[in-house]
Amino acid sequence: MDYSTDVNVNKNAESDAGASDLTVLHESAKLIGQSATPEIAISGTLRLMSQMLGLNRGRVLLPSAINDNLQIRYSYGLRDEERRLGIYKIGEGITGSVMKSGQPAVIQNIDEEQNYLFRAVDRETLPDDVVAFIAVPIMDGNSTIGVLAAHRLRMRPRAIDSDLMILRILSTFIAQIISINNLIKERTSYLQEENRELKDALQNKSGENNHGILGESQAVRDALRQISRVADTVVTVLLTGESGTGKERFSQVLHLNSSRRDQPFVAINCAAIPEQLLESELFGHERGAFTGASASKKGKIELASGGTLFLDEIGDLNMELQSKLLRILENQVIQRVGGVKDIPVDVRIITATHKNLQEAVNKGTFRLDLFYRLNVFPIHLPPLRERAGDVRILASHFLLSANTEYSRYTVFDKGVMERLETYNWPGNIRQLENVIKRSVLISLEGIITVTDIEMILRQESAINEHLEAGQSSDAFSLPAFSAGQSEGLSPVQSRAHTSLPPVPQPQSTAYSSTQNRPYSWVRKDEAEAIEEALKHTGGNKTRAAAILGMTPRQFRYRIEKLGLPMNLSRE
Ligand SMILES: Nc1ncnc2c1ncn2[C@@H]1O[C@H](COP(=O)(O)OP(=O)(O)OP(=O)(O)O)[C@@H](O)[C@H]1O
Repeated sequence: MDYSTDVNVNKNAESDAGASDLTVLHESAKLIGQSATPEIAISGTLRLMSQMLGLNRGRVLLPSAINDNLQIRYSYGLRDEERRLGIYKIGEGITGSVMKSGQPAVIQNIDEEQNYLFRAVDRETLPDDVVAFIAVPIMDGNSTIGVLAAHRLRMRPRAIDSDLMILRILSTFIAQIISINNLIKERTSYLQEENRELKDALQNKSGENNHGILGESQAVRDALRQISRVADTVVTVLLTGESGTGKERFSQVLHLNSSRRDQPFVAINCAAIPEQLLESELFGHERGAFTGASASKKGKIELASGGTLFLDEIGDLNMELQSKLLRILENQVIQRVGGVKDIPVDVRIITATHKNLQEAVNKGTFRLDLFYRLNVFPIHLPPLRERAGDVRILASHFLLSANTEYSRYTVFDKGVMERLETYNWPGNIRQLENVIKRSVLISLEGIITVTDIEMILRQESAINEHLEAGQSSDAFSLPAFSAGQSEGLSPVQSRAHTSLPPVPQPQSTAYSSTQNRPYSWVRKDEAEAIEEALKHTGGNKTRAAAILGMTPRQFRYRIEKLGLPMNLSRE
């Protein structure tokens, strides 16, 4: 017998098959590169399979989003009705088994295979000849994410193994299209959600009488409602709440919603000014009232005339000043330090405290009559951790403003919002604002990751722990500066290391309004944070200082104090 013809026929068939395979692969790769949607790329590939290789009724089955059942998502040569019927539980029939096992299946003759279900396509629709079925898993790494399958006539010159091989290659193309598409979908829906939140934040910001107060929690709504009730009256309002909950901000809203809005709004933090200076700051002084008083000067109360005076940390006022404040409230007159004449004043006074004034009254450190005068209309601002939903709104807003301030376009990575929502924010809104600003500064490639946030929150917790413990100086703590003012510290911060009594720090997280970290002792364990920050910025000290919320000068001082090598940085 002469086998040469057969050999030649087989060779020809093989080389034809090789050429078709390459054409299909080449065209499919082009489709993937050019198609904007997976529909075009995958359906195009299934069409090529049918037209070039005789792999008919090709289909791609993916798990349904609702119940995990496999359903035909893309196909070629199937009618709508057939597509609709092609649903398989995981493990069911050939298709379901391929999905379950992650192994390909080659059914040489579907009529002889019990497990072949004829679910999508009736036997009568198929050719009378022997029909084979090949199904391969679509893999994303080690997981099976779908199934690619097709029919072919059993008797063809092309080997069924060649079909299996090409289907396996095409399934990797399809896997890529699907996973890229999933990624795009995920990212798009995330950006859409973020866009919606930013719009909400903007809308909220432009809210008519809210003057930039953000938040949808009941607490914020209640506070705004109360404010609108008393804004245009002469009632004395006492704002209570932890540090950073927005007491000053709400006092401004009160002023802006009153008929005094075109007159001055003057704010003073009673705890931030040394006692011996506070009186003249508030009441002004006459020339020669004390050494250095070379000219007479108006105090804050006079400067606020016609408008509103906001007295923050009213609980820190000493008894003498409490009496003088009572006098203003009762008679609307003041006397400057060193003066004898009464000066009439027309100010609306709003006070705020993070302390429990009632307790101070009980202890005898706050006048009961003044307490009654101030507490006519108390408005409590709850801590951020009790304002459900507000963290999200505020974080989006602070992200937007930090991006604007630093000319960036930074977004939150997946999971960041959730992390921010679960943190308990002892420093409230001010702390959240700081954390977002810092995260924008340290973020790489415009994405703030959960790791960035974790790093900042770790540093925040270290500061909190230290401040909680830090009221009593420990063995290794050294005052960072002999004069706080020289570091641009506010008096309340510098007071901590003069002979004056320590000023209580609200909730242990008193951030200065400059957004820099308040003065704190240099701690040995800060070295780690400093090194970590420098590592993160590639040695840039200015950026590392910003991450830790310090001025570059505070940062350099710490490096020196802790004896860290200066060449830690490449600046
Ligand atoms: N509801 C809010 N919407 C937007 N920003 C807010 C809101 N509440 C507070 N802020 C911002 O948070 C920061 C802290 O607010 P604010 O200074 O009013 O707090 P505070 O309670 O007076 O703090 P402290 O008691 O420490 O003085 C400010 O930057 C303020 O603008």
